[in-house]
Amino acid sequence: MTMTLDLSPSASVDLPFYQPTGMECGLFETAYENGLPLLLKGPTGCGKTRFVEYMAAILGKPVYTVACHDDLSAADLIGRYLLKGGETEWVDGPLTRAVREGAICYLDEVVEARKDVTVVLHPLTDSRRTLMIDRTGEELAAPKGFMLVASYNPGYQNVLKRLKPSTRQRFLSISFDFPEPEVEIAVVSAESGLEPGRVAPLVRLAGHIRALSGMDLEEGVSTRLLTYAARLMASNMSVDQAIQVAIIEPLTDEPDVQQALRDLVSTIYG
Ligand SMILES: Nc1ncnc2c1ncn2[C@@H]1O[C@H](COP(=O)(O)OP(=O)(O)OP(=O)(O)O)[C@@H](O)[C@H]1O
Repeated sequence: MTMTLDLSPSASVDLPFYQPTGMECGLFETAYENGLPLLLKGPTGCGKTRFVEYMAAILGKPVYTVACHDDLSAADLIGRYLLKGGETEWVDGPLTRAVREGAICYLDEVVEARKDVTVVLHPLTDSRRTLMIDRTGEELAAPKGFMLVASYNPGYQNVLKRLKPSTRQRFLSISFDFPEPEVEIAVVSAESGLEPGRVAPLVRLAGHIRALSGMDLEEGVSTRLLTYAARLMASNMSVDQAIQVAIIEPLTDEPDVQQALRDLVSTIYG
């Protein structure tokens, strides 16, 4: 969903919808102005990606987003020689493009990426602000407009997948969490078109689920899943069915836990 805001008398930019939840917008802008990299920590589906897209639009910058996974290598970010019509040709990866263009590069779940990625990120995220491209022998100095943003979910972390202190300590960091109930009601209602009065019990349900402990849930329900449930309800699906497919099934495979969640739904919708 997008909305159009007037940023200055002469400028009108299509902004992704983002409801700020704290000081994050000011922090992002200050980090950008100072050429400092930013790490966003928080659970899945709490608005980190949307926040980066929103800030990029505010600053009028393109954003290159990379969803990191355990096979993602430095070459995937930097680029590689490809065979084209019998000739080999260098093709920039998303990180190199962002550096060349002075754009924002967003590495989602950076902790998943292969170890050689850190080697690339270190000189780019300290005072050198340099991208080394071994294959071409280039050393690119990042221009003022370049910004590196990364995210990771501390909840998923296992011993093998941790950001090393030498990497963490190159980024400013900010913790994200699910928004306060009033903000989350506004967000889910705006995203789904379901009126706030019907979103409120969903957000209450989410609060109870997030507070559950000792149950076999890896993580609490995300704002993203709440918007899915609300969208189904706005399309006239029954509350029980919408919650089953958009909240209960995505959260757990365990029949006992599913039943406990359905019991919770009955107490709220009673
Ligand atoms: N503050 C917010 N303002 C607007 N929308 C929000 C906000 N927080 C969450 N959302 C909604 O939640 C959805 C998921 O957010 P987003 O994709 O940014 O999550 P994320 O934290 O990047 O998750 P992941 O780590 O899994 O990529 C968005 O599509 C949007 O609908």
